[in-house]
Amino acid sequence: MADSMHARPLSDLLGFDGDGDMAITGLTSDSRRVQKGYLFAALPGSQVDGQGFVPDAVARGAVAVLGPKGLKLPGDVARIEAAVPRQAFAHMASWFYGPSPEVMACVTGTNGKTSVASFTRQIWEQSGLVAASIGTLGVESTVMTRPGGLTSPDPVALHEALASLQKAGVTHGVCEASSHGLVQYRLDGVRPKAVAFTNLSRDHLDYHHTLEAYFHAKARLFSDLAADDGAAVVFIDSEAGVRMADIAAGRGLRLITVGRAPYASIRLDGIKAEGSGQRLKIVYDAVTHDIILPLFGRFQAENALVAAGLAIGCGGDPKAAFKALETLKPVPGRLEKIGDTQSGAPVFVDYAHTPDGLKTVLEALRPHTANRLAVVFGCGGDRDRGKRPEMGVLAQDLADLVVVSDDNPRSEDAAAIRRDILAACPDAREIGDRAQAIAFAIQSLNAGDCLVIAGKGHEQGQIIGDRILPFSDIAVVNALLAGRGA
Ligand SMILES: CC(=O)N[C@H]1[C@@H](OP(=O)(O)OP(=O)(O)OC[C@H]2O[C@@H](n3ccc(=O)[nH]c3=O)[C@H](O)[C@@H]2O)O[C@H](CO)[C@@H](O)[C@@H]1O[C@H](C)C(=O)N[C@@H](C)C(=O)N[C@H](CCC(=O)O)C(=O)O
Ligand SMILES: Nc1ncnc2c1ncn2[C@@H]1O[C@H](COP(=O)(O)OP(=O)(O)OP(=O)(O)O)[C@@H](O)[C@H]1O
Ligand SMILES: N[C@H](CCC[C@H](N)C(=O)O)C(=O)O
Ligand SMILES: [Mg+2]
Repeated sequence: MADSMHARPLSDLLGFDGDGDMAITGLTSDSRRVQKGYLFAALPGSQVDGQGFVPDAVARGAVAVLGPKGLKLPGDVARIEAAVPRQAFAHMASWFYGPSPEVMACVTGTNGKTSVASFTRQIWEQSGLVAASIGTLGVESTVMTRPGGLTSPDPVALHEALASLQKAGVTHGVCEASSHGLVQYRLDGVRPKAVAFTNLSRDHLDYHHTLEAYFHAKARLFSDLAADDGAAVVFIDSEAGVRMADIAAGRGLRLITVGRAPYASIRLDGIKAEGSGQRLKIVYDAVTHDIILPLFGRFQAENALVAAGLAIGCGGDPKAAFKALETLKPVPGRLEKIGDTQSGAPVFVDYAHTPDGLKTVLEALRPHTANRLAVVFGCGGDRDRGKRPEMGVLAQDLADLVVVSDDNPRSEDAAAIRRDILAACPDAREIGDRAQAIAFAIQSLNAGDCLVIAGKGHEQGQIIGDRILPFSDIAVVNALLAGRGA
C-alpha cells in the first residue's frame, strides 16, 4: 500500500542481511501490486518462483527486494536476504504498519476457528471492550468491517488491517490461524497473548500430504507464535488436543484445557437441550457456572468454552466471560436456522466442509429431528480429494435423504467431483445445480423432517473455473420458503 507519509527507513529493520540505508513506501510479494518506492518480496511459491518477477517489480518502481540467500538483482536496488524470506516478510509487514491492538489472540483447528473467533469477539464486546475478529468472514468489529478473502490473510493485508483497527480504537483482536497461513508464516509478527486449538481431523491433505504434517503446521501457533508469557487454550478431549497441550506446556505457556476430561481447567460438567439452546454446567477453578447458551449442538458449546478460555487467557474475568455466553449470537452460516417449510420442517445452512464437520452437524441435528434428516452437500474442487468418499459414507450413514450437489468446483470437472462422492453413497440423489438441489430437498420435506444444506455457509458465490458466480444458500432458501422459487 503506497503511503508517502509512511515511508520507513530500512535501517530500522534489524536482523536481516543487506542494504538498509533507504526508505520504502510500501511492500508486497506480488509484483503486480508494486508502486514507486516499494519493497518487493521475491518469494518461492507453490506455483511459481517470485524471483522471476524481480524485473517486473523493478520496472514498476521497487527500490528494495527481499528474497532467499543468493538473490540475483539488477544494479541499484537494495538487497535483503533472509534464510526464511516469508517469515522475514511477515515481520517487515508488522514493522511497516506499526502497532496492532494491544491484546491479540489466535485460534487454530480443523473446524471451529470462525465460530471461536466470533464468540471471543462477542465476549469481549459484552465486557465493554472494543474488539475485532479477522478470518473467513473478513474483519468484523463495531468500528470497521472488511469482506472475507483468505481465512488467514497475507501478511500485508493482515498487518494493515491490524494497524487500522488499532488506530480506530480496537484494543482486543482475535485472528483465525489456518494451517496454510501458519506454514506460510502469514501470521508471524503477531504476538498473541493467548492461542487456542479446537480439533484436528482430515482436511487439506492435498497440501500437507499427511495428517502429521497438518498437525505440525497447526502446532506452530503454540511452539513459535504465542508470546512467551502467553496462555494456551486447548480443547483436550482428543489425542491431538493432548499432544498440543504437551507442546504448549513444553514452551512454558499457561495452559487452560477445555473439555469433559476430569482434569480440564474449564470442564463441561453437564449439557442439556433447553428450548432452542442448551443449559451448561461449567466448572472452573472449583466454581460451578450454570448458564443457558442460546445455541444448540454440543460442538457450539465446545467452541463457546474455548472462546471463554481465550478471554480468560487474555486477562478477562472468568465469571464475566461465562456469563457473556448467555448473549452469544449465532455465527452466519454455522448451523443457522433460515426458516421452516409450511409443514413446519426446519431448514438450516451450515459450513461443514470436512468429514468430521459433516458428521458433527448431522449428529447435532438428529436429536431435533422426529422423522427424516435430509442433507444437501458437495465438495470443493482443487481441494483434498480423499475427503469426498469419506463425506459420502457419513452422509449415507447419518442422513435419510442425501442430495449431492456442487460446491465450488473451481478448475475441476464438477460431475467428476460428484462421482467421487456418489461412489460412497450410491443411494443419494445427484443434482449438480445447487439451487435446484436445494429446491428438490425442500419439496421433499414433510412434517417432522429437517434439512441441512452444508458446505457453503456464509459464502456469496459459486466458483466455477476462474469465475465466481453470485450464489448464496441462504438467499436461495429464503426465496424458496417465501414461495418465490430459487
Ligand atoms: C496454496 C496457497 O496457499 N497459496 C498461497 C500462496 O501463494 P504462492 O506464494 O504459493 O503463489 P504462487 O502463485 O506460487 O506465486 C509465488 C509468488 O510469486 C508472486 N507473483 C506471481 C505472479 C506475478 O505476476 N507476480 C508475482 O509477484 C506471488 O504473489 C507469490 O508471492 O501465498 C499467496 C499470498 O499469501 C496466497 O494468496 C495463496 O493462496 C491461494 C490463493 C489459496 O487459494 N489458498 C488457500 C488454499 C488457503 O490459503 N486456504 C487457507 C485455509 C482455509 C481453512 O482453514 O480451511 C486460508 O487461510 O484461507
Ligand atoms: N468444534 C467443532 N467440532 C466439529 N465440527 C465443528 C466444530 N465447530 C464447527 N464445526 C463444523 O465446522 C463448520 C465450520 O465451522 P467454522 O467456520 O467455525 O470452522 P473453521 O475452522 O473456521 O472453518 P475454515 O477452515 O473454513 O475456516 C461448522 O459449520 C460445523 O459444521
Ligand atoms: N477454508 C476452506 C473452505 C472450504 C469451503 C467449501 N465451500 C469449498 O469451497 O471447498 C477451504 O478453502 O478449503
Ligand atoms: Mg474459518
